[in-house]
Amino acid sequence: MSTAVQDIAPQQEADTGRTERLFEAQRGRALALRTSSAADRIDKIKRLRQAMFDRTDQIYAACHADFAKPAPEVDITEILPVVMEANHAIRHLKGWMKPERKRPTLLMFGTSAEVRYEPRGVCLIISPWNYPINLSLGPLVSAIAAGNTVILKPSEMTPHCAQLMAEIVDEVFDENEVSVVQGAVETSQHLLGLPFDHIFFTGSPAVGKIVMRAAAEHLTSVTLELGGKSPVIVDKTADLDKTAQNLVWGKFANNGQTCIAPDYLYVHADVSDAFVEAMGKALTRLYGDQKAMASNTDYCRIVNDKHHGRVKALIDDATERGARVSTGGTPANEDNYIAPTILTDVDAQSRVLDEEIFGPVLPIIPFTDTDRILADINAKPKPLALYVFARDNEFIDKVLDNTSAGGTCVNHSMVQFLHANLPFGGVNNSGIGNSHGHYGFKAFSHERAVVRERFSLSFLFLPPYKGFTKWFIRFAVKYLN
Ligand SMILES: NC(=O)c1ccc[n+]([C@@H]2O[C@H](COP(=O)([O-])OP(=O)(O)OC[C@H]3O[C@@H](n4cnc5c(N)ncnc54)[C@H](O)[C@@H]3O)[C@@H](O)[C@H]2O)c1
Repeated sequence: MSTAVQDIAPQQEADTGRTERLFEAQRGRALALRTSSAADRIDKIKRLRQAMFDRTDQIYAACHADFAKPAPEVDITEILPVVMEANHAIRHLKGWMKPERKRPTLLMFGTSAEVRYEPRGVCLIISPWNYPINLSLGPLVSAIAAGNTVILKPSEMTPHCAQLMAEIVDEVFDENEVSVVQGAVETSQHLLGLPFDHIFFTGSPAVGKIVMRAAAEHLTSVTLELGGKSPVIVDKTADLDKTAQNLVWGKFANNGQTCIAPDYLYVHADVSDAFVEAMGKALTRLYGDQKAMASNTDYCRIVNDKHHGRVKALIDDATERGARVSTGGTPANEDNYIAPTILTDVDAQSRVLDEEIFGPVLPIIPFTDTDRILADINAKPKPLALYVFARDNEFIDKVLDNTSAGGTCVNHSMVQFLHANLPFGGVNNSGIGNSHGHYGFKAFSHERAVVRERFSLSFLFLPPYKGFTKWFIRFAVKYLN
């Protein structure tokens, strides 16, 4: 076994010949896997889970080498979600795989019917850098549970994690069943040219569109787990200290580089000063004072120079337009550090209110008119997450009834990702389709409708269309449906 901490050279593009050979070999294997048993699939998932346990230290090291992610955060947000996904599938797979019997409608009287969950075939998983292990191996569990073969293309921006996953997959699977293909945009585009049976993509809406266009060429089905700007609404009835604590964790874990991170926040004007103060206190409680934060190993880093520069430019743009830095706002030149930053008095034209922030910056906007902020939210593309903090249930219902989002947490943030019985996915610009648990299994399965003829009345519809037949067809149109 190699160690994950050694320096890894910038990602090379994959050998296209090898990729095509793998794809062809997986096609053959996918046919054989159509009848694989639950026990077979569970065995593979258990081996993957065990490999993660065996290499936990290497996972910590790889995540640290890629973006200084603290080990406990790796446990909660990289390892735990995959282990949960695996355990949930192991527990429920037999039930999920069972054909679902369907009662006949009146018209279909005399038939029996079922939905069979068949593997889609050869699947492509393309993953992002921000939760490199979780968002690669989590969908992989669902794909295996559903009986598919998989080519996994991790992000080139977290090369230590990509290399480690290649080693894990190589150790656990036959490459004709699951393999990792490493590379950057060119590799991804080459893979997208192949006629996969399903593509599961996690990344930005911009690249999601490229993936969907490529999939259209082969009419390949897609699951798109995308991003965008996830709003937060804090009502005047909210418990401000608890709200601040939950938001500081949701916003600044992983350095704000989370698809469902709170992106911008509306707080009722009556409590806005008290809330900003509560946020400052919660930050100090979780990460120490401004000086301590910079060396606090519980606080992760921006993934690379390019993104560091991008987030810094967002802060600069906002402050040049008059925003006040309530806390933070101090990007360091080295180490890709940016202190947790809270901005107030933000001009509506600021880039920070337009682009997905994907970093440790939270603009806070006071409001008095709920209808106005709901209209503002609805004027933007539908978000992946929307968070509402309030004690007033009528307020909460008003927000839920009058907005759309992939998912919502009431009085918390981010934890919707950890609920194995809920679908995880976006809506329109923030995604298409779902992942996690049973929903993940279904994303990687084709729901095949099967009707078996027994003694149906369909012979009564046959021509010649006269007399009783004509009368019966009219009768069926009116009453047998
Ligand atoms: N919905 C979710 O579950 C979820 C989870 C994490 C991140 N995200 C989103 O992902 C984005 C951040 O991740 P990212 O920067 O790695 O995303 P990205 O879209 O830049 O890259 C994702 C993957 O696509 C590949 N890729 C990049 N450009 C490509 C191109 N032109 N053609 C083909 N493939 C290409 C990359 O190599 C990478 O593997 C954010 O928008 C975030 O909200 C969504």
